[in-house]
Amino acid sequence: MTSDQQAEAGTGGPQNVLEEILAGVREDVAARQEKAPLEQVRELAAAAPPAIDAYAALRKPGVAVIAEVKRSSPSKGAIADIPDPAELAGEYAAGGARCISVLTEGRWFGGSLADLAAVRQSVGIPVLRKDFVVSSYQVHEARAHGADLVLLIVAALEQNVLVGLLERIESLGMTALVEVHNEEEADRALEANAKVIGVNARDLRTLEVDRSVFERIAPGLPNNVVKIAESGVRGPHDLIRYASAGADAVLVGEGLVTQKSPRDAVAELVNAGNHPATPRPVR
Ligand SMILES: O=P(O)(O)OC[C@@H](O)[C@@H](O)c1c[nH]c2ccccc12
Repeated sequence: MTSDQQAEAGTGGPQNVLEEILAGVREDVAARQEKAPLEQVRELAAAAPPAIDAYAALRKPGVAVIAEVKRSSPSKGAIADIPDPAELAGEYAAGGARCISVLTEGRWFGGSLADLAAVRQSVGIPVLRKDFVVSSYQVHEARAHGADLVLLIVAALEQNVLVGLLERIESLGMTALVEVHNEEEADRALEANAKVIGVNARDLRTLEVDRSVFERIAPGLPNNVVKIAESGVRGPHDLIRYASAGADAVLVGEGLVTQKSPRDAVAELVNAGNHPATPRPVR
């Protein structure tokens, strides 16, 4: 049965990939919260060294490269082993990455909070917790494990929840990266007062990649918003295409973790992003 048929049959189960991922995430969060109650994680978050200003880092000149630690994905299955995420993050930083993204979702992406903590220990640049955040518990967890940025996916959140989580992220000194995939979601992100918006070329409901989505949405975003093009960057060519459409940054996973030298692959992108012929975002 297709997901549409399932929806029609009214089985009440997940209607698409995103729904399915979210159902697992909710179970996993509940299980962690059982072991470490909110109060405990809140204290750990409060005791952590302060977050780095990721907004300022992303606003520096040149197209920023956000390099992702990504083992697997719902669309590709296993992508890379990554036995030592801290070492990989060190290579990314040495190659000139502006931020590191760490997937912490376990079931589909093979990530963990331990990966986040390990990466935090190994680099001095901002670190993003890339997950399906649905509760403030996960925001405190992110801070407790050293995150400076937290992803919020508009498609996964009711507007009031989106606003609440964004405020919680900022109240802990972190930056919210608010992910959108269409104009309506972009409007919701702006309404929530997002300062950093990621346009994901991949539709998380169908997993299809369409690189033109960024070109459609980015021109409608105000100049003070940091614009990140997410997914589908295979090399400098894609970075330049996104930069021409106004990208301040690109977020790259598969295109880096599959390279023999992730450091050189990042450096190649960074060089393209700093090249005088590469278009600059208007500010
Ligand atoms: O591997 P890619 O195509 O370079 O994509 C990276 C990143 O954009 C992708 O991992 C991603 C974007 N938004 C997400 C939300 C959840 C999980 C993963 C993602």
